Amino acid sequence: MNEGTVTAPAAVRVHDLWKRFGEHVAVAGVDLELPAGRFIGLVGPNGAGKTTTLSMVTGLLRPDRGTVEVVGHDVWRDPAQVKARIGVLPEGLRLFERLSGRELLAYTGRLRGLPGAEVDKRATQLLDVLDLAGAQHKLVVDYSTGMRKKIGLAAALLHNPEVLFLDEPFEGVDPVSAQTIRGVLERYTASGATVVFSSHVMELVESLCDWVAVMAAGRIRAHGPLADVRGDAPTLQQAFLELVGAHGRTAGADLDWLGGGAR
Ligand SMILES: Nc1ncnc2c1ncn2[C@@H]1O[C@H](COP(=O)(O)OP(=O)(O)OP(=O)(O)O)[C@@H](O)[C@H]1O
Repeated sequence: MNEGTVTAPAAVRVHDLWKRFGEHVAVAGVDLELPAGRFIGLVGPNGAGKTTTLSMVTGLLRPDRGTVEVVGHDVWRDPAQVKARIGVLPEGLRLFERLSGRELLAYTGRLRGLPGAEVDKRATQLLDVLDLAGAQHKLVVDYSTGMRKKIGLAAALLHNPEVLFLDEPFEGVDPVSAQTIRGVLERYTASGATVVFSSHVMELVESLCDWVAVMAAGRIRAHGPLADVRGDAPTLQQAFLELVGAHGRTAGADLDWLGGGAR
């Protein structure tokens, strides 16, 4: 970088990140710099290594090699500093099922060191905005998939983190709840915070994100502002298919027995 160049501070810096499961290399030397204040999408096909990467970036899974810095702090040398500044909605979120939604937020807020009155105030507002006020006294075990995502999001936002990591936040969520979640996230990034979310739904990423990283087979294939990654392709989906080398693959061409009523 030239001296004197003014660049936005990075929210996340990943250098030479690797993770192997047995013989399988899930993450194969990822280098990534994610700018602060953006709505960032990490996209890639099933098994690309998105969840594994996000788990290492958020301190949930120890890398075999490489470094991760979040808002200037090393995730593995300085975990408390990082965890105070991030919110995480992991895939397959585990929640305390025998608490009500309201109790879950109260517990999370106290764990985060917030004063009780502040937790109450924020919980009330979040439950309201996320359309969960009517279900706040219901046990989490009785929540639907979409409600679980929303209470998980509320818990991840309660301490007003600088960076929010979401693994497939819209999976299994109905369109109305998705719109609600989207509104909350847009408002959050408009205030200067950073959202990093993973998805394999290109249309969603294209409509939400202003910055994307494309991952396939454990590597980053392209990253940058959405318009740059899309390039001349009409859609992100098209650009993505070309990047991961799936362009022109004839889906189902060999399944000549399928359909048509023949046995
Ligand atoms: N704990 C584990 N043990 C063994 N293999 C794993 C483990 N976690 C992930 N993998 C493998 O690592 C690869 C990357 O998985 P990962 O879940 O990171 O992909 P992903 O991009 O998030 O996929 P999806 O979009 O389907 O969730 C896959 O081949 C997966 O089978």
